Amino acid sequence: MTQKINDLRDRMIVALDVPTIWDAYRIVSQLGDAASFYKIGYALAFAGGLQLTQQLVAEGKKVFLDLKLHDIGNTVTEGVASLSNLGVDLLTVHAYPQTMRGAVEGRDGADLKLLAVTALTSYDDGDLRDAGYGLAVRDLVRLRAEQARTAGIDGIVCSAAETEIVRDVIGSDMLIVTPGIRPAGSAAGDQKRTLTPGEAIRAGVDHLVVGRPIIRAADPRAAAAAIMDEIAAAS
Ligand SMILES: O=C(O)c1cc(=O)[nH]c(=O)n1[C@@H]1O[C@H](COP(=O)(O)O)[C@@H](O)[C@H]1O
Repeated sequence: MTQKINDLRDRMIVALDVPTIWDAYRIVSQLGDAASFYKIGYALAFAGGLQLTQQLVAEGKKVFLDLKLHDIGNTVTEGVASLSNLGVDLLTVHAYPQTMRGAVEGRDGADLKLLAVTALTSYDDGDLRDAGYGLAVRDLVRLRAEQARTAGIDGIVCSAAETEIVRDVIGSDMLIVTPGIRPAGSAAGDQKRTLTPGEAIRAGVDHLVVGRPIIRAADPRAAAAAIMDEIAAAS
């Protein structure tokens, strides 16, 4: 198991992609000790999720605040500085060099790890072409991982399918965090670059992000426990 993570349960991050904090509370209480790490995205953050963040931290849960910040450097610096005292563990920014440098400046010694989102896992090469990029997914991910390392970012968000390329660039100290995780037989939905939990762990990722396969399961606790079993078997 990766040296950076002490508790095996912390390798699974549950995405609380629900519309209200009451829905979020229901899932957190259903999961109980089956999950130790939660991701709050901007839909929930805009609906009171920043307060929920503090409550989760107070209850001993780890929190990944996924706001995917992107703006001129100065605005990113000020945004990250405002978020630095929330007590969250992880925060996302888009992997543009100015944005990443601004984020590192805004973090200014706070105990907050910054993650750079390289190429969204719902994108394939054609989607990148549509967005005006001239690089294939793997090449863009490699370039952005290099730029993230240079900027002083702590970890990379990519598909687990790119783990080898990214690890080669960033070495073992930085984190690899991978959404687009789908247990065998579960619906991909809008995700295009997916791997199973076991495949992702064997590839060498640090944290998996899992949303719908848990939060939309008939029994979220059983779904989370099954994913944890797969993680444990592959670790
Ligand atoms: O930054 C992220 O967390 C993220 C990056 C990415 O490339 N792909 C991606 O799916 N995510 C997030 O990861 C979660 C995946 O959710 P599910 O597809 O439901 O498992 C969502 O909250 C996405 O916003």
